[in-house]
Amino acid sequence: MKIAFIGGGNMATALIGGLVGKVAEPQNIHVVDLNADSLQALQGKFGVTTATAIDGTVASSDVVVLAVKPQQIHDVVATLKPFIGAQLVLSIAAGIRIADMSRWLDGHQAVVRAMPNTPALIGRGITGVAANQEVSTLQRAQADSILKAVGETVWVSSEEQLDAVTAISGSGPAYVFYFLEAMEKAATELGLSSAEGMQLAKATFEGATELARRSDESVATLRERVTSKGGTTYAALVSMEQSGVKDSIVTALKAAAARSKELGDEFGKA
Ligand SMILES: NC(=O)C1=CN([C@@H]2O[C@H](COP(=O)(O)OP(=O)(O)OC[C@H]3O[C@@H](n4cnc5c(N)ncnc54)[C@H](O)[C@@H]3O)[C@@H](O)[C@H]2O)C=CC1
Ligand SMILES: O=C(O)[C@@H]1CCC=N1
Repeated sequence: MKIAFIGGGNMATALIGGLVGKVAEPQNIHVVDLNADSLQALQGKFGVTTATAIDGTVASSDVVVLAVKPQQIHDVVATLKPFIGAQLVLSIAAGIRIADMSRWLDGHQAVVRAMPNTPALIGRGITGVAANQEVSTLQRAQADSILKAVGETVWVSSEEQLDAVTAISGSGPAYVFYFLEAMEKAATELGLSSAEGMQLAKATFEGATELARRSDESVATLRERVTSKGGTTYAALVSMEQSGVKDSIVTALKAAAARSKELGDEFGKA
């Protein structure tokens, strides 16, 4: 498979790291970015080919991955249009809708929209994916193999659900890091070193999520197992409930989903 990336930043780098040598040989991965330093780094690390402008190699690729910021997608797609024939266009930009990208490409272009996350960097990402009618079975499989190179994929039945996916797993790593920061802060205020606090917090997250994954029981049951009546966990959870932590988290994730929708409205109008 020949794959061209437009945008060679954080997410593109993570995807390329998973693809090289597994899904595509480095000489069949082409990266276009305005930043020559980023391109040099990608070329040095992975052996991919690079260019500072969309070129013939993009035109002869099987899949074009759009990995620029949402606000740049319209201009990039406008520049891309003359180079697009039968390729699959795979966008990872937050919010930008398939119908808008398809319209900017004069319609009827096979477009897949995906929402990966940064644990892709270590092959532990999860990506929500949606496709339009023009995407063939082969192209779905191509998109899936690109995204599976860095973790799991979840195909959603309706593209609108990608706003929710963005709120849960796309932005999700940031919430986990935020929680780890809070645990570290508590650890230092309780007399541990910052390093000790972080070690304890990271191992706890890793162990608890792996336990939840492997267990047949609900997370509520697993939580209850930690919580002795009148004990320490109970004291913490009562405090969290009183502060409305769970409701705050739900409200925050709804804000992320709303922002995803808003990005589509804001940058999809053109
Ligand atoms: N960072 C994250 O956790 C996630 C990001 N995304 C989406 O991935 C996309 C890229 O995000 P990041 O990789 O984090 O951003 P980034 O800023 O690291 O990478 C964007 C790259 O695009 C390049 N670029 C800008 N204009 C260009 C143009 N006209 N032609 C070619 N290259 C151009 C920039 O030089 C930069 O290297 C965004 O749309 C974002 O919504 C999706 C899932 C997770
Ligand atoms: O914050 C953002 O807009 C992007 C999309 C999901 C994660 N980062």
